[in-house]
Amino acid sequence: MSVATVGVVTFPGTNCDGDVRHAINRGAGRDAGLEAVSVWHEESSLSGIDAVVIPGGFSYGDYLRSGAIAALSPVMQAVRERARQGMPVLGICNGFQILLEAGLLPGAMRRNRTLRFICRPVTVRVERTDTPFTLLYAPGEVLELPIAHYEGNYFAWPDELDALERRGQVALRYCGPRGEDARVHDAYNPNGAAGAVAGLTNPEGNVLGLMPHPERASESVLGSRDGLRMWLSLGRWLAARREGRRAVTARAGGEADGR
Ligand SMILES: NC(=O)CC[C@H](N)C(=O)O
Repeated sequence: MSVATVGVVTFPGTNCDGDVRHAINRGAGRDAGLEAVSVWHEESSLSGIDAVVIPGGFSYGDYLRSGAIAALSPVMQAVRERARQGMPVLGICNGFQILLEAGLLPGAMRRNRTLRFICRPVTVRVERTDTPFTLLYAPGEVLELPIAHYEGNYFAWPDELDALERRGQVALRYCGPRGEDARVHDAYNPNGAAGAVAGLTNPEGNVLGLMPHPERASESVLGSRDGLRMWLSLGRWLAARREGRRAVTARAGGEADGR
Protein backbone atom coordinates (compact mmCIF):
# COMPACT_ATOMS: atom_id res chain seq x y z
CA MET A 1 0.00 0.00 0.00
CA SER A 2 1.48 3.38 -0.88
CA VAL A 3 1.73 5.97 1.82
CA ALA A 4 0.77 9.64 1.73
CA THR A 5 2.85 12.17 3.66
CA VAL A 6 1.16 14.53 6.11
CA GLY A 7 3.23 17.55 7.13
CA VAL A 8 2.60 18.56 10.75
CA VAL A 9 3.76 22.16 11.19
CA THR A 10 5.62 23.34 14.29
CA PHE A 11 5.90 27.00 15.32
CA PRO A 12 7.60 28.26 18.47
CA GLY A 13 4.90 27.59 21.08
CA THR A 14 3.06 24.81 19.25
CA ASN A 15 2.33 22.04 21.75
CA CYS A 16 0.06 19.52 20.02
CA ASP A 17 2.36 18.56 17.13
CA GLY A 18 3.59 15.40 18.87
CA ASP A 19 0.02 14.34 19.65
CA VAL A 20 -1.03 14.77 16.02
CA ARG A 21 1.95 12.78 14.77
CA HIS A 22 1.14 10.11 17.38
CA ALA A 23 -2.52 9.95 16.32
CA ILE A 24 -1.42 9.49 12.71
CA ASN A 25 1.69 7.32 13.02
CA ARG A 26 0.76 5.06 15.92
CA GLY A 27 -2.95 4.85 15.30
CA ALA A 28 -5.40 4.34 12.53
CA GLY A 29 -3.76 6.99 10.40
CA ARG A 30 -1.03 4.53 9.55
CA ASP A 31 -3.60 1.88 8.65
CA ALA A 32 -5.15 4.53 6.42
CA GLY A 33 -1.90 4.88 4.49
CA LEU A 34 -0.64 8.08 6.12
CA GLU A 35 2.75 8.99 7.48
CA ALA A 36 3.16 12.17 9.52
CA VAL A 37 6.40 14.14 9.32
CA SER A 38 7.48 17.35 11.06
CA VAL A 39 7.56 20.60 9.12
CA TRP A 40 9.39 23.54 10.73
CA HIS A 41 7.78 26.99 10.37
CA GLU A 42 10.77 28.39 8.46
CA GLU A 43 10.23 25.89 5.65
CA SER A 44 9.21 27.62 2.45
CA SER A 45 8.65 24.51 0.34
CA LEU A 46 6.18 21.71 0.88
CA SER A 47 7.48 19.44 -1.83
CA GLY A 48 6.73 15.79 -1.10
CA ILE A 49 3.91 16.74 1.27
CA ASP A 50 0.37 15.58 0.37
CA ALA A 51 -1.57 17.25 3.20
CA VAL A 52 -0.82 19.62 6.06
CA VAL A 53 -1.99 19.72 9.67
CA ILE A 54 -1.47 22.91 11.68
CA PRO A 55 -1.74 21.72 15.26
CA GLY A 56 -2.82 23.45 18.45
CA GLY A 57 -0.82 25.35 21.01
CA PHE A 58 0.29 28.87 21.71
CA SER A 59 2.34 29.92 18.69
CA TYR A 60 4.44 32.96 19.62
CA GLY A 61 2.81 32.93 23.04
CA ASP A 62 -0.53 34.12 21.57
CA TYR A 63 1.00 37.62 21.52
CA LEU A 64 -0.87 40.28 19.54
CA ARG A 65 -3.73 37.87 18.73
CA SER A 66 -3.69 34.07 18.66
CA GLY A 67 -2.19 32.97 15.36
CA ALA A 68 -1.41 36.49 14.12
CA ILE A 69 2.39 36.13 14.08
CA ALA A 70 2.47 32.52 12.87
CA ALA A 71 0.28 33.55 9.93
CA LEU A 72 3.22 35.62 8.60
CA SER A 73 5.72 32.73 8.58
CA PRO A 74 7.34 31.32 5.41
CA VAL A 75 5.55 27.98 5.79
CA MET A 76 2.15 29.68 5.71
CA GLN A 77 2.99 31.26 2.38
CA ALA A 78 3.66 27.75 1.04
CA VAL A 79 0.49 26.40 2.70
CA ARG A 80 -1.53 29.20 1.07
CA GLU A 81 -0.17 28.33 -2.38
CA ARG A 82 -0.71 24.59 -2.03
CA ALA A 83 -4.18 25.08 -0.52
CA ARG A 84 -5.11 27.10 -3.58
CA GLN A 85 -4.14 24.08 -5.69
CA GLY A 86 -6.45 21.86 -3.62
CA MET A 87 -4.12 20.31 -1.02
CA PRO A 88 -6.01 19.27 2.15
CA VAL A 89 -5.18 21.52 5.12
CA LEU A 90 -6.45 20.92 8.66
CA GLY A 91 -6.06 23.57 11.37
CA ILE A 92 -6.77 22.45 14.92
CA CYS A 93 -7.46 25.06 17.62
CA ASN A 94 -4.41 27.37 17.36
CA GLY A 95 -4.14 25.96 13.83
CA PHE A 96 -7.69 27.21 13.12
CA GLN A 97 -6.73 30.61 14.56
CA ILE A 98 -3.67 30.69 12.25
CA LEU A 99 -5.80 29.80 9.19
CA LEU A 100 -8.14 32.71 10.02
CA GLU A 101 -5.25 35.13 10.50
CA ALA A 102 -3.63 33.91 7.27
CA GLY A 103 -6.86 34.59 5.37
CA LEU A 104 -7.32 30.95 4.38
CA LEU A 105 -10.65 30.93 6.20
CA PRO A 106 -13.03 33.86 6.76
CA GLY A 107 -13.82 35.51 10.10
CA ALA A 108 -11.88 35.94 13.33
CA MET A 109 -11.55 34.56 16.86
CA ARG A 110 -12.40 36.50 19.97
CA ARG A 111 -11.85 35.58 23.60
CA ASN A 112 -14.37 33.14 25.04
CA ARG A 113 -17.38 35.05 26.32
CA THR A 114 -16.68 33.84 29.87
CA LEU A 115 -13.14 35.27 29.60
CA ARG A 116 -11.93 31.90 30.86
CA PHE A 117 -9.79 29.19 29.34
CA ILE A 118 -12.13 26.24 28.73
CA CYS A 119 -10.78 22.70 28.79
CA ARG A 120 -13.43 19.98 28.60
CA PRO A 121 -15.21 17.65 26.20
CA VAL A 122 -17.98 19.15 24.09
CA THR A 123 -20.43 17.76 21.57
CA VAL A 124 -20.44 18.89 17.95
CA ARG A 125 -22.62 17.99 14.99
CA VAL A 126 -21.12 17.12 11.62
CA GLU A 127 -22.69 19.54 9.14
CA ARG A 128 -20.55 18.83 6.09
CA THR A 129 -19.22 15.45 5.00
CA ASP A 130 -17.83 16.17 1.52
CA THR A 131 -14.42 17.27 2.78
CA PRO A 132 -11.16 15.26 2.91
CA PHE A 133 -11.42 15.18 6.71
CA THR A 134 -15.10 14.39 7.28
CA LEU A 135 -16.11 12.02 4.52
CA LEU A 136 -16.34 9.01 6.86
CA TYR A 137 -18.79 10.73 9.22
CA ALA A 138 -22.53 10.63 8.70
CA PRO A 139 -24.31 13.93 8.08
CA GLY A 140 -25.76 15.14 11.40
CA GLU A 141 -23.62 12.73 13.44
CA VAL A 142 -22.86 13.94 16.98
CA LEU A 143 -19.22 13.68 18.10
CA GLU A 144 -17.67 14.12 21.51
CA LEU A 145 -14.36 15.95 21.24
CA PRO A 146 -12.27 17.94 23.75
CA ILE A 147 -11.73 21.68 23.52
CA ALA A 148 -8.93 23.62 25.25
CA HIS A 149 -8.79 27.30 24.40
CA TYR A 150 -9.15 30.89 25.50
CA GLU A 151 -9.87 32.41 22.08
CA GLY A 152 -12.47 30.16 20.48
CA ASN A 153 -15.36 32.56 20.18
CA TYR A 154 -15.75 32.61 16.40
CA PHE A 155 -16.87 35.91 14.91
CA ALA A 156 -18.24 36.85 11.51
CA TRP A 157 -20.62 39.71 10.73
CA PRO A 158 -24.24 38.51 10.37
CA ASP A 159 -24.34 38.91 6.56
CA GLU A 160 -21.00 37.12 6.27
CA LEU A 161 -22.28 34.30 8.49
CA ASP A 162 -25.44 33.98 6.36
CA ALA A 163 -23.23 33.65 3.28
CA LEU A 164 -21.10 30.97 5.01
CA GLU A 165 -24.25 29.04 5.91
CA ARG A 166 -25.60 29.31 2.37
CA ARG A 167 -22.36 27.97 0.94
CA GLY A 168 -22.30 25.15 3.51
CA GLN A 169 -18.99 26.26 5.01
CA VAL A 170 -19.95 25.41 8.59
CA ALA A 171 -18.52 21.90 8.88
CA LEU A 172 -18.96 21.36 12.63
CA ARG A 173 -21.41 23.05 14.98
CA TYR A 174 -21.62 22.94 18.76
CA CYS A 175 -24.68 21.01 19.88
CA GLY A 176 -26.21 19.16 22.80
CA PRO A 177 -25.65 15.45 23.44
CA ARG A 178 -28.62 14.57 21.25
CA GLY A 179 -27.69 17.00 18.51
CA GLU A 180 -29.68 19.97 19.90
CA ASP A 181 -28.63 23.02 17.90
CA ALA A 182 -26.52 25.37 20.06
CA ARG A 183 -27.82 28.35 18.05
CA VAL A 184 -31.16 27.63 19.74
CA HIS A 185 -29.93 26.05 22.98
CA ASP A 186 -27.25 28.55 23.91
CA ALA A 187 -26.10 26.55 26.96
CA TYR A 188 -24.47 24.10 24.53
CA ASN A 189 -22.35 26.87 22.98
CA PRO A 190 -19.19 26.71 25.12
CA ASN A 191 -17.49 29.93 24.03
CA GLY A 192 -20.19 32.12 22.45
CA ALA A 193 -19.19 31.39 18.85
CA ALA A 194 -21.33 33.09 16.20
CA GLY A 195 -23.59 30.54 14.54
CA ALA A 196 -22.26 28.07 17.16
CA VAL A 197 -19.42 27.46 14.69
CA ALA A 198 -16.96 24.81 15.91
CA GLY A 199 -15.41 24.10 12.50
CA LEU A 200 -15.33 25.90 9.18
CA THR A 201 -14.21 25.07 5.63
CA ASN A 202 -13.31 27.15 2.64
CA PRO A 203 -15.93 26.99 -0.15
CA GLU A 204 -13.98 24.22 -1.92
CA GLY A 205 -13.86 22.14 1.28
CA ASN A 206 -10.11 21.31 1.21
CA VAL A 207 -9.23 23.67 4.08
CA LEU A 208 -10.85 22.88 7.44
CA GLY A 209 -10.32 24.68 10.74
CA LEU A 210 -11.83 23.44 13.99
CA MET A 211 -11.54 24.36 17.66
CA PRO A 212 -11.94 20.81 19.11
CA HIS A 213 -8.95 18.47 19.13
CA PRO A 214 -9.51 15.25 17.13
CA GLU A 215 -5.99 14.03 18.03
CA ARG A 216 -7.06 13.96 21.69
CA ALA A 217 -9.99 11.70 20.80
CA SER A 218 -8.34 9.15 18.54
CA GLU A 219 -7.97 6.13 20.82
CA SER A 220 -10.22 4.56 23.48
CA VAL A 221 -7.76 5.18 26.30
CA LEU A 222 -8.40 8.91 25.78
CA GLY A 223 -12.14 8.52 26.42
CA SER A 224 -13.35 9.08 22.85
CA ARG A 225 -12.43 7.79 19.43
CA ASP A 226 -14.67 10.23 17.64
CA GLY A 227 -11.71 12.09 16.15
CA LEU A 228 -10.21 9.00 14.52
CA ARG A 229 -12.20 9.20 11.31
CA MET A 230 -10.63 12.57 10.47
CA TRP A 231 -7.36 10.70 9.78
CA LEU A 232 -9.12 7.75 8.16
CA SER A 233 -11.08 10.13 5.95
CA LEU A 234 -7.89 11.90 4.90
CA GLY A 235 -6.18 8.58 4.09
CA ARG A 236 -9.11 7.48 1.98
CA TRP A 237 -9.36 10.83 0.20
CA LEU A 238 -5.64 10.93 -0.66
CA ALA A 239 -5.66 7.30 -1.83
CA ALA A 240 -8.61 8.04 -4.08
CA ARG A 241 -6.86 11.08 -5.50
CA ARG A 242 -3.72 9.06 -6.18
CA GLU A 243 -5.81 6.61 -8.14
CA GLY A 244 -7.59 9.42 -9.98
CA ARG A 245 -11.04 8.58 -8.63
CA ARG A 246 -13.47 10.06 -6.14
CA ALA A 247 -13.52 9.00 -2.50
CA VAL A 248 -16.77 7.36 -1.43
CA THR A 249 -18.30 8.80 1.75
CA ALA A 250 -19.79 6.82 4.64
CA ARG A 251 -23.24 7.71 3.41
CA ALA A 252 -24.26 4.89 1.06
CA GLY A 253 -23.72 6.04 -2.48
CA GLY A 254 -22.50 9.47 -1.33
CA GLU A 255 -19.62 10.98 -3.19
CA ALA A 256 -16.82 13.24 -2.08
CA ASP A 257 -14.58 14.93 -4.55
CA GLY A 258 -11.21 13.17 -4.52
CA ARG A 259 -9.58 15.44 -7.03
N1 LIG B 1 -5.16 24.29 22.45
C1 LIG B 1 -4.85 25.34 21.74
O1 LIG B 1 -4.50 25.25 20.58
C2 LIG B 1 -4.87 26.66 22.43
C3 LIG B 1 -5.41 27.68 21.50
C4 LIG B 1 -5.13 29.13 21.81
N2 LIG B 1 -3.79 29.46 21.89
C5 LIG B 1 -6.06 29.65 22.87
O2 LIG B 1 -5.89 29.45 24.05
O3 LIG B 1 -7.01 30.26 22.46
